[in-house]
Amino acid sequence: MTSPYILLENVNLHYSSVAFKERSLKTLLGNILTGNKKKNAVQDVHALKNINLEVRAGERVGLLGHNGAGKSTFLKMAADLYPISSGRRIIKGNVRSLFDLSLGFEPDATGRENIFYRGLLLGLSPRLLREIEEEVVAFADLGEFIDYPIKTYSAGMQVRLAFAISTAVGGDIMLIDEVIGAGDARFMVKAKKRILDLVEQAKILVLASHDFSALQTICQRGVVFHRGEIVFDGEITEAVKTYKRVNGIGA
Ligand SMILES: Nc1ncnc2c1ncn2[C@@H]1O[C@H](COP(=O)(O)OP(=O)(O)OP(=O)(O)O)[C@@H](O)[C@H]1O
Repeated sequence: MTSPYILLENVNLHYSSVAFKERSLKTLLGNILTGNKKKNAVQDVHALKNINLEVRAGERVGLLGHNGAGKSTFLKMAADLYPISSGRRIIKGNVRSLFDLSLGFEPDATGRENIFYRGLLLGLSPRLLREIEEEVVAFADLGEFIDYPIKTYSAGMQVRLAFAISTAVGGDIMLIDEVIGAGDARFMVKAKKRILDLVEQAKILVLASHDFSALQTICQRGVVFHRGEIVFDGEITEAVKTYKRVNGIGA
């Protein structure tokens, strides 16, 4: 088996304006009433600009950048969720990503049924899902609610279940976007430990975060994004310094 790696050459990614232009009836009526005939000037968003990056087995890479710099887009592109507009993207290895935990629940189905739905979305086989089911149920620790429909859950309970499923199986390449945030204090401690275990097992980690001390503890390499471009790629402490300089933050 070849070692996992990520190779990106001159990658560009645009979000098409067709997908997010305002098309509501209210706006249309508003335009008619106010006589506003101005064409909607919304442009495509050029979210990743000429990205060149190579990540090899054994590397733990932190992504830094201001809000909207392109970190999440980069991770979703690397997970093959978004098509690229141009360039070359080669990803070798089994990718596991931890992004938006709130996505993909079926509200009328029970927690237990949702373990299967989400697991299948994550690419896990029904057989593997049956093997990990009890462990996921135990980690989520929802008591009898596991057999109730998701629509009866609080936000925190949904996060616990989503997290338990999404982190049940690791991969060669882990792509993580600052995930934890909800859940009570006891769950957070468990969740952090579980993420660190996954990171330990992964051969490549790419982690986007605004928490510099976590980045400096976990990663050796740092990549700084600024307005969709990579402006620094090197040692993590240097990356933090560059981020602060580029964004006018005092040391
Ligand atoms: N679904 C989308 N449709 C259109 N534009 C988007 C979409 N998602 C992100 N963008 C735009 O792409 C750019 C990069 O956003 P992205 O979410 O990748 O930033 P980020 O670095 O992850 O920010 P944050 O630190 O706030 O999470 C921004 O200009 C943002 O407005």
